[in-house]
This record gives sequence, structure tokens and C-alpha cells, in this order.
Amino acid sequence: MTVQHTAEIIDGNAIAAKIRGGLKARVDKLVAAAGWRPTLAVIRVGEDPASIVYVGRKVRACEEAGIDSRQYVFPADVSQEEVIATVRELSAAPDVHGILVQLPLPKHIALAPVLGAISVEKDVDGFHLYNVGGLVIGDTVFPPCTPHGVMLLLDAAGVEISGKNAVVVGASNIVGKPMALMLMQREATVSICHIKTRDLAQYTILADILILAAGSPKLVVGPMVKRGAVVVDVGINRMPDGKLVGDCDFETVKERASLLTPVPGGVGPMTVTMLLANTVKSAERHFQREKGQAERIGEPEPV
Ligand SMILES: Nc1nc(=O)c2c([nH]1)NC[C@@H]1CN(c3ccc(C(=O)N[C@@H](CCC(=O)O)C(=O)O)cc3)C=[N+]21
Repeated sequence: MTVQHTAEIIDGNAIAAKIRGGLKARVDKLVAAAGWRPTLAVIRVGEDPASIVYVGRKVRACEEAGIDSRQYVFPADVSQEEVIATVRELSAAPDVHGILVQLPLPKHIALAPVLGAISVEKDVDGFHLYNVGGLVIGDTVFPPCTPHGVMLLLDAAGVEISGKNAVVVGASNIVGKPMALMLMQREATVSICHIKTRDLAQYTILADILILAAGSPKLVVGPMVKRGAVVVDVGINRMPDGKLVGDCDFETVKERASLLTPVPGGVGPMTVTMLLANTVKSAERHFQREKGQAERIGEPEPV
């Protein structure tokens, strides 16, 4: 007889709240020492309703953690040059520690020059090529928020990664690719599936850790999942009835997985938390540089 258990559901909101508590304490300590607050600049272009909601959520999370935020909102037909000029100004501003350009941008704006204009020291999304390169060699200051949030969820749930078969479904620059690199860095054997993958099930069935980041509702159903697998669902799909669902068929996957993240309430809150974490880290690094400089200025002249 085999005994089957339904998956334990990982509570992303609870794990995120705990991490945010720790971040708030670091902010308080920094404010006491430095006399200024960590500050995040958010650039939003156009009136995409989802972007407005996401940015609003990030701004509120900043507030709750004691981080100042500033919003720069442009009309959808703003020129690429104007956006880049703003990013350059913010990159040079001494009182801004994090810069986030909300994606997606309108089609007439090329992403690479905009992201390239973000100071690597303020790149709290981890999208600048310098930070992408750091990730490739396993040594980055600002890991991209969503995949980093997934790693912390796995760690908080006590999931062992080294030596496991990890399968990432989705190969985007902001989730799938960096996710695969982070899992590989932790010594998982990683497979990446994408839109052209034939017979997805023959990969997913081997996964001890299955990460879904395809943006396709019910892409993965129970029979495609190895019994006892850990399934992290990064998908966010808005259904016609307004309901939010992930990339897996929750009810059938729940019968096969040992651990499963819900949508909403799984990875989403961790993404926002990692943005806060990177912003606090950036501000702390700024303070250390400032202090280092003050000490150098204060040094007596050699006789
Ligand atoms: N430069 C940039 N950086 C990003 O990190 C970025 C971006 N652009 N563009 C859009 C995506 C999407 N994203 C999410 C943030 C929070 C939730 C989130 O908080 N979700 C909650 C609530 C979901 C809801 O009810 O709407 C949850 O899943 O429980 C989801 C998704 C960040 N993104």
C-alpha cells in the first residue's frame, strides 16, 4: 500500500513578512547612523494597469520598511532619450540608492540602453549587464528579485538543492535564465525548458525541484510531476473572471508534490521583498563608501 499526502503549501506572505521585519531593523540602524533613509526611484512609463498595481505595491512595501521612494511617471509616448536622461540623473544623484525601471516598456523604447544607463551600484533589479555577468560567475551584489526570492523560499522551507534535479520551465531574462544559474550555483543539475521544448512532460517528470515561469495557466498538470517534488509556481495569469492563477493546475499538482507555492501568496510577495533587500543593501554600501571617504578626508597629512 502506498500512502499519499497532499503537498504542504509554502506561505510566501509569512516568509516575506519575516524577512521584511529584519530589513526594517537594518533600515532603522542605518538611519540612526547615517541620518538619511534608503531611497528607491521607480520609473514607470505609460498607464498599463498591471504596472500601476505592481508599482503601487512596491511603493507601499518601501513605506512599511522605512524606505523612501520616488515615482517618475512618463506618458506612453515619451522618447527613449528622455527616459535615459532621467535614469542618468538618478544614477548620479547622491541621495538615490536604488533605481527600478518598471517593465515592460513601450515597444518604441529599446531596453538595453535604458538598463545600461542605470548605475551598477544602484541596480536593485539586477538587470544591468554587469550584474548579469556577476550572476553568471556566481558573485553578484544585486541578484534579480524574483529568482532570488525563489531561492530564499526554498531555503526557508528547508529544501536541499545540491545534487537534485531542477527543471526550470521558461527561459526569460528576468526569471528563467537567472533562476537556472542560481540553482546551478547551488549544485543542482539544471534543465531549462522553453516555448520550443518538445514533450515538456519528459523533463518535468524527472524534476525534484520544478520551477514554473512560463506564464501559461495549467501548463503543468499532476501526472507531469514526480511524486514528492517541490514545485515553485512563478506564473501570474489573470483569468477572464479576474482570478489570479499560476502555471500549474493547483488541484492535481497538489496531489503529487510534497511542497507547493500558491498563486497569489507564494513567489509574488518574495519578489517585492527582494527589491527591498537590494535597496537596503545598496544604501548600506553607500553609507560604507561615504564613511570610508570621511575617514580618508579626516586622516592627518603625512609629515
Ligand atoms: N523592473 C521590474 N522589476 C520587477 O520586479 C517587475 C517588473 N519590472 N515588471 C513586472 C514584474 C512582476 N512583478 C511582481 C511583483 C509583485 C507581485 C506580487 O506581489 N504578487 C502578489 C499579489 C498578486 C495580486 O493579487 O495581484 C502575490 O502573488 O501574492 C507579483 C509580480 C515584478 N515585476
